[in-house]
Amino acid sequence: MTAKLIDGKARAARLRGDVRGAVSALKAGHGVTPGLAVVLVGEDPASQVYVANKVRQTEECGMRSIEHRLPADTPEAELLDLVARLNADPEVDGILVQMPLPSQIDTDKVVLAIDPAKDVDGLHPTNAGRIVLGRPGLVPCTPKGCVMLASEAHGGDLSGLDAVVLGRSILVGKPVALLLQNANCTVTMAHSRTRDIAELCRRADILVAAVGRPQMVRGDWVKPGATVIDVGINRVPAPERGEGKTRLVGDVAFDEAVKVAGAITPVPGGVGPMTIACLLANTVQAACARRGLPAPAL
Ligand SMILES: Nc1nc2c(c(=O)[nH]1)N[C@@H](CN(C=O)c1ccc(C(=O)N[C@@H](CCC(=O)O)C(=O)O)cc1)CN2
Repeated sequence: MTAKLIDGKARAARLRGDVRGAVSALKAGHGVTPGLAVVLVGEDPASQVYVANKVRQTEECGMRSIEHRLPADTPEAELLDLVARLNADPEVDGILVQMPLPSQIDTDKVVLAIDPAKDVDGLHPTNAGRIVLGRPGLVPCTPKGCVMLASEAHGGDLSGLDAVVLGRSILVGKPVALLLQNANCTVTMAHSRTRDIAELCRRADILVAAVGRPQMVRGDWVKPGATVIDVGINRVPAPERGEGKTRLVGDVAFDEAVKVAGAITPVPGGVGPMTIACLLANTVQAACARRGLPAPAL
């Protein structure tokens, strides 16, 4: 058996199309152009690519993009001051501070400083709390993308399925587990101290791998027919491509898992592209909520 490939690139393109439509309707109906402010501190090469893609895709969807690039040695107080100005700016509907931040800056302090109504990353404790309570709010982008892909693989209904989430980060593992629970899955979170992790994974109808360890999940960890959502983006040496070359792999040994799973996300082209598309959807949602307008179905 070979698993069905879950095409995150195509799903993300569809979501961006829906965002574009929602933005057009907001402009025509209410004279509103949503604005997204993206803040990059430092010159991390991957972050620079992600931020450039966020700016481009924001504009392609018809929204206003506000970009702030700060040097790597920016003091924490200066970043907090910028966040305060963005909070107060009525033209800004969403604020995203790209991570990771340089070591002199306390990430938690920055997240806490963002107005929860503009927290399109969904990381502020107020928005995290809303997920815990199962209330509407801004949901972190990668977890939202994971659940969209898993849900689509199951015809839109995840009720009653057994899900195992590997990893318990604030950015992915914890919110994914809560979102799956809110979608009526029975969820187990596994981590480095979990006993017999392979056996646990073999019981999962939905297996989400978000540990940041290249190809940790082997084919024999996967229940036949399961849906595998691979969040890992790990750059590993690829000498077969030439000296010094690298390639991207996920947290799942794809070549093994694809023979066992029912559906699986590839890396690249799976969860990754959903992250920015969900950010754009969150920005539209924030723009509507801030003005008391009904949220479009995105
Ligand atoms: N404030 C935030 N910082 C970071 C987040 C986040 O959600 N909010 N997530 C990641 C980086 N990220 C977006 O910021 C991101 C990661 C990966 C992709 C993506 O499309 N990946 C491609 C492969 C890209 C490549 O070739 O390197 C894929 O998987 O197909 C988009 C966005 C950390 N920081």
